[in-house]
Amino acid sequence: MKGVTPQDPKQPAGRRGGQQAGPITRSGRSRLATTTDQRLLDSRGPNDWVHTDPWRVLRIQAEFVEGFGALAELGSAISVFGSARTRPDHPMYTTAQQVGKALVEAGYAVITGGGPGIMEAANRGASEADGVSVGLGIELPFESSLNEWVNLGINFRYFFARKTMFVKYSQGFVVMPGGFGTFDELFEALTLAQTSKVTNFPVVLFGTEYWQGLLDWLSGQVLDGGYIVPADLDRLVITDDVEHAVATMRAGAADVPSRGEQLLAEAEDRES
Ligand SMILES: C/C(=C\CNc1ncnc2c1ncn2[C@@H]1O[C@H](COP(=O)(O)O)[C@@H](O)[C@H]1O)CO
Repeated sequence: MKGVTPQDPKQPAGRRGGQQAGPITRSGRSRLATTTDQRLLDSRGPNDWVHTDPWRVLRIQAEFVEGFGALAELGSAISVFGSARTRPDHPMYTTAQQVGKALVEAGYAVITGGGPGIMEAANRGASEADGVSVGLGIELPFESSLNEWVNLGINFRYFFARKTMFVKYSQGFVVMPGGFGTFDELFEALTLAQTSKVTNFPVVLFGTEYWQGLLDWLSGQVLDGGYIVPADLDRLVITDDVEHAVATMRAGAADVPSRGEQLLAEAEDRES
């Protein structure tokens, strides 16, 4: 080939120049028959390695990279959780829609699991109010896709990567009536707060009729048994009022700078 000096394998490595493979130089008998990108592009060969844990670790890493990349500029946001099964004709669907809208009007992006039911309703309210409507979807054994009201969507393979995004990018949770998935999200937030992994993190239980029983059990059986302390219940606010829910988010997240304040602080840092 023009411009390429033929290699003489009898010459010492230093004189005849080595074969570069990333940071590694190979020559003589250590030369490889193919280059790294030849091996990458050659799709033949066994493919069971895609089912191995080291490969999964890279996929998990990619989910964090994609999630952090997509959400880094989001600014103030609140996550709304609740049942995937609430139908559009249910009163709680309409209320969740109002919650989404009110959060946008208060300056927040709205984050949900991107699915149907309460998630769809909150995304719908946010989107109709011209706000940022985030859906953090999850791959499930049965077919599911992001609801049509999501305007910033990410689909996750791994629940734990997705759960990190909810907590990292929202300043509080509004928890509407739901089942196991909703309980999981609620109790994760409460555990992270109890162990001081998150601070200034308000949690609203929306729907007194639905949640009062749980709150009574927590402040009776669980507290009396010494399984939690009174302070563990401090951040839980129960309400039926959309404005109260939003005001609770505002009050709880008061110490968190808005995106505008963050940008201002970053600009000041650069100038100093
Ligand atoms: C059950 C059905 C679809 C499920 N699709 C989901 N898509 C996205 N997120 C989901 C889904 N199901 C549960 N979640 C998460 O858990 C919470 C709701 O769970 P619950 O058990 O229904 O309370 C929700 O906040 C999501 O983050 C078909 O209808």
